[in-house]
Amino acid sequence: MSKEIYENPDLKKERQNCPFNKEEITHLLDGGKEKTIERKQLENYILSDEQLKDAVPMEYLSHADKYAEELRKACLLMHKLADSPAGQVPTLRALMGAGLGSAVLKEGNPLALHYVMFIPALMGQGTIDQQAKWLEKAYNLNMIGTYAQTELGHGTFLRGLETRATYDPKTQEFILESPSLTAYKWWPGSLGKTANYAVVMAQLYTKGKCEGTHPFMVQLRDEETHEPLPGIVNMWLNPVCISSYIHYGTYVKPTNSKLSYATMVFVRVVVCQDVTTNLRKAVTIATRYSCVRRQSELKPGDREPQVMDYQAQQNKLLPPLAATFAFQLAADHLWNLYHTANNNIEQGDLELLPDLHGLSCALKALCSSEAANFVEVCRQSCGGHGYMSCSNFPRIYGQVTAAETYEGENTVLWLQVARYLVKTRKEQSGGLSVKYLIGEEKGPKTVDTTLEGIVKLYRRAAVGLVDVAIAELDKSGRKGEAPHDAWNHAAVYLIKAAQAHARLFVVESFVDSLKEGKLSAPVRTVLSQLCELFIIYWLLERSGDFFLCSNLTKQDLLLLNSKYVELLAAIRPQAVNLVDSFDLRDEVLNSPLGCWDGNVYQRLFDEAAKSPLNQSNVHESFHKYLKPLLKSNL
Ligand SMILES: CCCCCCCC/C=C\CCC/C=C/C(=O)SCCNC(=O)CCNC(=O)[C@H](O)C(C)(C)COP(=O)(O)OP(=O)(O)OC[C@H]1O[C@@H](n2cnc3c(N)ncnc32)[C@H](O)[C@@H]1OP(=O)(O)O
Ligand SMILES: Cc1cc2nc3c(=O)[nH]c(=O)nc-3n(C[C@H](O)[C@H](O)[C@H](O)COP(=O)(O)OP(=O)(O)OC[C@H]3O[C@@H](n4cnc5c(N)ncnc54)[C@H](O)[C@@H]3O)c2cc1C
Repeated sequence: MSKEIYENPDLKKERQNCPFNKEEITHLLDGGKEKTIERKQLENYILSDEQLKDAVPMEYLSHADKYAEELRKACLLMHKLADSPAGQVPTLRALMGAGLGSAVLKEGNPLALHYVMFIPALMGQGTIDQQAKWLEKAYNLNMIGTYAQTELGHGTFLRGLETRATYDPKTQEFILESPSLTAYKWWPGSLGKTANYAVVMAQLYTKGKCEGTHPFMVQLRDEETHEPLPGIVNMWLNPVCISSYIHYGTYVKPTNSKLSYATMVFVRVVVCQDVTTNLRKAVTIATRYSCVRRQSELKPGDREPQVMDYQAQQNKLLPPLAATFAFQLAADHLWNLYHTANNNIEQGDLELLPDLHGLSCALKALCSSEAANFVEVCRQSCGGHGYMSCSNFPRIYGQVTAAETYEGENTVLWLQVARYLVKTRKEQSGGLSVKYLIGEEKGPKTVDTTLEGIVKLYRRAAVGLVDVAIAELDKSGRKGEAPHDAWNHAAVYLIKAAQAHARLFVVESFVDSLKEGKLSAPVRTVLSQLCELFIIYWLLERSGDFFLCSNLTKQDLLLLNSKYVELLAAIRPQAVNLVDSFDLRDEVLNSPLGCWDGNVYQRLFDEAAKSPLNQSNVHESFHKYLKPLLKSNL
């Protein structure tokens, strides 16, 4: 007789009479029905392998054992790559980030940097000959690489990196050296124990002149013994300059010195998708739990309500739910811009490079910071159980907050965005993605609180805040301040302008995608509600920007607040159906709070029982430490 599948009765009720086709949203997020089929096949192929399951929860292993266990599974995954039903590239993409890969490699993938930065650096910066020599070796895993740029003393300021690569014309070799403790490469993933090669960013010196940071291929460890090569600690020999600019002993400047920064741009683009995947996991866990959890008293004398019925809980969870769609659609737009810009750059056309740099900095900073804040709100919305390690919130939060720092610390990236916006506004040229900055934007006299009207307000705020920042810069200039001091003293305004620009891009992506998308009426309705909720939410959160730069009035704000709470109530009934549409398997969520069946309490109990401390009634430490204390009559 088939085993009755348990489904929490509250979740079961939430799923009844869903007014829209969940699979239509699943296909939208996957990029089409075929992609969904491919993803599900791949998930079955990977998650059905018993060798990829953890014998004990990772949190109970030592540091070294965690590393060994993750490396074992990562290597097994690479073996499975060859026979993957989805093909190599889609499989690699799925295994590297917060999605399928995190279901197997819970502490992180020791081989991630090899695929996410080392190979992209070779593809983007290597000459044809260098790619012929190294790409096949890298793809065949005959070498494991990392991307070694950050040093103990420098991560942000690349022009301040201390590692030197001095070209010796006699031997036609580069001598790499770490001249000081602060020059030690620090942070590169896999550098410690896994990688045997690295793309090393170093200051290139030739004929006594520094030509700036360039990428070098360096062998770190013996390919057989894995022992570090001689002198590897503070002296590297025989590196090779990738995309060598040394021709017959003479340095030939690249068409754009920032092309050597291209690998970072790629990762900033993919990080937007990755943090969105993590946010989807957090929202799914918190939403399902909030419909299982019953607590307190809403109506005196009534049964304890589902906590999702509190408006306060809806206010916590529905904006992040809406954000997952907003960030996904914006990340898709950015990915398309990346491909167009990259194809043009390969043809020597660098026109889109500033736009790509500006937008990738903006979205990486916005999506990572907003996702980190939203993940923490999701954790808090689950009370004490959200604090447990097994809830998966600590791990998701750790992964998303890391993205606020790596690949360009967010503040530094915001300032890069501001530099691009000020230049575009002042020069009234370029600015593919910031057309509103070119030419005069006439702000609406009275505020129109329709969707289109609110988007116009976002545009007013974006252009207005750039103008406020420029006015600050000009004011400092008139006081005789040097440009670098004026820039530093306008930083608060510059960052606000950059953030307003990033929000406008996300809002326009969401609205435009709904206009262009071939959606059924029910799906369009629920996504339009989410879109309106999200853009009003952000406006209310940043109302100061809009008061400063538009004719928004107190009455408008009160009207928008009312609209916001109406939308909370309208979307509440579909919250579980919307997160079900993400189609995130329990293994990917990896949380007893978020399982599809809602069997939360039994799963929490089962997880607790796995703790080594729960394998005996009295831990040995009692006899060693506590009992003597109890007897000591202090
Ligand atoms: C495949 C799917 C899987 C998904 C997996 C995702 C999970 C990810 C897993 C692991 C990855 C994480 C591992 C982390 C790796 C790292 O952290 S690598 C190290 C990252 N480090 C940085 O990002 C350093 C940040 N600092 C900088 O980028 C630069 O120092 C700077 C802040 C940009 C300043 O550089 P610089 O001082 O040289 O330049 P400026 O004087 O400020 O500007 C000069 C002009 O250059 C333009 N510029 C700057 N950068 C770029 C660029 N990247 N591209 C194009 N143009 C650039 C700038 O706009 C100025 O132009 P202007 O003169 O016209 O105004
Ligand atoms: C999980 C993780 C993985 C990583 N993986 C890698 C890797 O694989 N390879 C690699 O090379 N690196 C890696 N890094 C390093 C990462 O790229 C750097 O930490 C990052 O670029 C930030 O640089 P920093 O640490 O020097 O911070 P700092 O720049 O020293 O930041 C400290 C403070 O100074 C502020 N600040 C700095 N410059 C300015 C400015 N111009 N204006 C205003 N404020 C400023 C920052 O905003 C910040 O508040 C990783 C980091 C993490 C956390």
